Amino acid sequence: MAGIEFLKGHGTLNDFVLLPDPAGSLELTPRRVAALCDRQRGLGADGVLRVVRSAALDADSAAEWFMDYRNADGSIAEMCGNGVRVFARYLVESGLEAGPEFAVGSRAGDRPVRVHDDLSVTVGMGRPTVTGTSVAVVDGRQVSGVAVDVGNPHLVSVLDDDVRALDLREPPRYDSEVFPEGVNIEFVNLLGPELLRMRVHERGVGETRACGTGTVAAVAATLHLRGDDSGESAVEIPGGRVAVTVGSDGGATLTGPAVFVARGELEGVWWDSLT
Ligand SMILES: N[C@@H](CCC[C@H](N)C(=O)O)C(=O)O
Repeated sequence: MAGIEFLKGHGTLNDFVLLPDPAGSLELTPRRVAALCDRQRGLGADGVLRVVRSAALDADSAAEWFMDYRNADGSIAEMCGNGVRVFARYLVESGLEAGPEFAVGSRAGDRPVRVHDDLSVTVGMGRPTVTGTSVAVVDGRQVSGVAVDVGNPHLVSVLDDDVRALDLREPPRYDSEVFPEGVNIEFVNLLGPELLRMRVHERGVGETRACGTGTVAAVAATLHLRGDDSGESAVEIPGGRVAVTVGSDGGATLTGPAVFVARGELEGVWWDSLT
């Protein structure tokens, strides 16, 4: 195969390889995704964002463009809040969308986006839903948490001690009866009424410097714990800061940066050697 166009970008240091593939002709196998995301064998990233027309995938979406998101281990996930900002900026800068407001298709549903003049992006994240409580074992101790569905599954644990000290090198253990498809786990400190600190261990990736859906889950969980239906909060993650709102209708928005760092061509011979 000839070389394959790629871009590398990140949203608050949650990094992605973008593969423009309007007609859906790339055979994006789990092995290829894992190799691309490997920081020694490939380009290195937390995930892959394939830019494909919804019609080419026969996706259940009214949006013209569909974010086909894959985790670094090759698994498929429903939604990526940091990825969708990078995806939206790409669509505008490449002229595929006129902007500044349009919708992006995802497996969690269509997501309205607005690309701002400063190139930050606001995404309508749907309605985060608290589905119950559960526990996780992390860094040698059991913690309790709030389960939140943001299109993908999350368990949010609010801790009194500083989350920056947690050892997340080992994946936290969780109840697979509650989360049969796996779960993203957020550890949160309340720094003020409208400020959270968060670290995350992502399903299919490991610890990442940020998780957009995770920040929405964290704000929804903390609002729930204090008995509020709506509110807003900044969330500090190792990769920066984002802003989350939950409106009176239950709908959430996420605002944060979208950054491109490189573009180029994957070697066709390398791609062909992986199936
Ligand atoms: N980093 C993402 C979430 C990516 C998907 C997640 N790992 C999952 O498997 O659900 C974000 O910014 O939301």
